[in-house]
Amino acid sequence: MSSEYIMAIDEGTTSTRAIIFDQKGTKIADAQREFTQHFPEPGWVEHDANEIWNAVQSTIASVFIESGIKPTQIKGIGITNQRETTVIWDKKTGLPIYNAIVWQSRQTSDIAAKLEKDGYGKMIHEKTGLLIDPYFSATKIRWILDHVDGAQERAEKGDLLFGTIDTWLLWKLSGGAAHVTDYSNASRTMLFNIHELKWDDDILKALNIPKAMLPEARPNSEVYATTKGYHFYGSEVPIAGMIGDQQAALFGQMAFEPGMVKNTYGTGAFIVMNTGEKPQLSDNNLLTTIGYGINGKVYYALEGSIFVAGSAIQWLRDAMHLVDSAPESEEAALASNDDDEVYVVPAFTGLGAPYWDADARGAVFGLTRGTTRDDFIKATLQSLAYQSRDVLETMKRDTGIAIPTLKVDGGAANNRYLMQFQADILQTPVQRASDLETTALGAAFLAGLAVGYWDNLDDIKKQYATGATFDPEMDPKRADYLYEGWKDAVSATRKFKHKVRN
Ligand SMILES: Nc1ncnc2c1ncn2[C@@H]1O[C@H](COP(=O)(O)OP(=O)(O)O)[C@@H](O)[C@H]1O
Ligand SMILES: O=P(O)(O)OC[C@H](O)CO
Repeated sequence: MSSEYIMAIDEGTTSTRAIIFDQKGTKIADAQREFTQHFPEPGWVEHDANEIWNAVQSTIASVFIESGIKPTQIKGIGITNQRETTVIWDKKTGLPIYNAIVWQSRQTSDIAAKLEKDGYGKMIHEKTGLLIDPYFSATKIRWILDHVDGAQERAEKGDLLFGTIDTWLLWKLSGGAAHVTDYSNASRTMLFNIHELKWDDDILKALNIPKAMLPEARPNSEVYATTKGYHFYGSEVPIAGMIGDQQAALFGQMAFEPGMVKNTYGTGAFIVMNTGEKPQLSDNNLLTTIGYGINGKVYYALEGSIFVAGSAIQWLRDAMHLVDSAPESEEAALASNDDDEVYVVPAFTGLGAPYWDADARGAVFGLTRGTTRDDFIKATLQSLAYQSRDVLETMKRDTGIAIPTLKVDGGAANNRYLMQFQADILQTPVQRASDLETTALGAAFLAGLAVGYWDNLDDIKKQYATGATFDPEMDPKRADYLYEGWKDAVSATRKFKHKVRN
């Protein structure tokens, strides 16, 4: 057994994990911890950044204790994270000045709407590859600076620091030595010029965000700092990879060639296509983003972001009490006798790609006196597959590239009913990764490449192993018929703007 390892810290929207991999890319040990979701007002989602940091420390301690592996055996650490989520903290005390505003949160819709109204849409799209939306960090920074007394002034003086979760964890792990982000996370702030690879002065000015609070943006595979303090029991382990979780999954799925696509079904679902070394702007409301920067090159990607995927299953569990656990949804869907005519549109925090409708809210269609719990659960699972077809159809239209196979991963990809329905509704084979921790593996690969644990991409390509493949079994006409029903449901959902109209 190898005695040297790489650790990945995968800080997701609902839980954080510490995973140790060996040189074959095999998971040797892992520890996971959930943390609190705060919903202070309808449509708002916040996290306590200190609770996240505590959860990260506790998973690191657990993974060492449970595996018996020592910190000195860890050659490098890769961080991967829920993107866009925004933390602002005091440089001296290290304390956040407000909760982290989570990517899903809609509390900054007014700021986004004003930017749009003031005519910044085209400029922001051209420079950042993004569409103006409360999803990205920029409006969240503005909101915190507006709502915490004296924050603007302190930020201007350089007393406050901004970071996405990668930056926050790096700063904490390095004992405050490094205030750095990576290109993939920077490209989700709506403040980063993805062509010039630098913070954009025009956008900073439009939002009155002081440059002094921004981290330095760097490529994805290099030593940013070493661990300091008790987290690694005094060992100075290099933190050598950082990457947003969706780009990490692209890398972990080894989608290195242009045209390769993956879908990760986590809290949200994110479909990402590698488009190579030139950024390609979308005409159809997809996002252009930085995939990863390595060996002096930057690879771009097109992305369709679906805001609610696995979190709809959590909603079935925690709010509707229809299941006791997420996996139970599979049995329920298989037990449903409904003719697939109930539709759940889980627009709990608006709709992402390709609609970008921040004001939409969830709806259910097609209920009859005979509709059962099982039917309702099945329709909720199906909504993940329908939303993915929305994005993949858009991606095909945008790029002209046919997608022969969809590579999938993420927690909800465990659900065999969902994977089969996805293959059916797309009429495309769905290929599941052999280990669904692809996101963590992507971050581990980037860290391992930086410290010479792996030599090059060919070295890591050898580790690739696919899991199950789901081939379409549904008649194509039926798939189209059901999908038409979904489109009707989305269109009706978007007409219902009761709260907004009042
Ligand atoms: N068997 C399952 N069927 C459906 N959904 C599932 C299943 N297992 C996990 N999930 C969903 O997947 C999500 C967790 O996936 P994960 O990749 O860990 O997400 P994240 O990185 O966003 O925290 C949860 O929202 C959960 O409801
Ligand atoms: O926590 P996940 O895996 O759903 O990913 C969140 C995304 O990074 C948000 O853009």
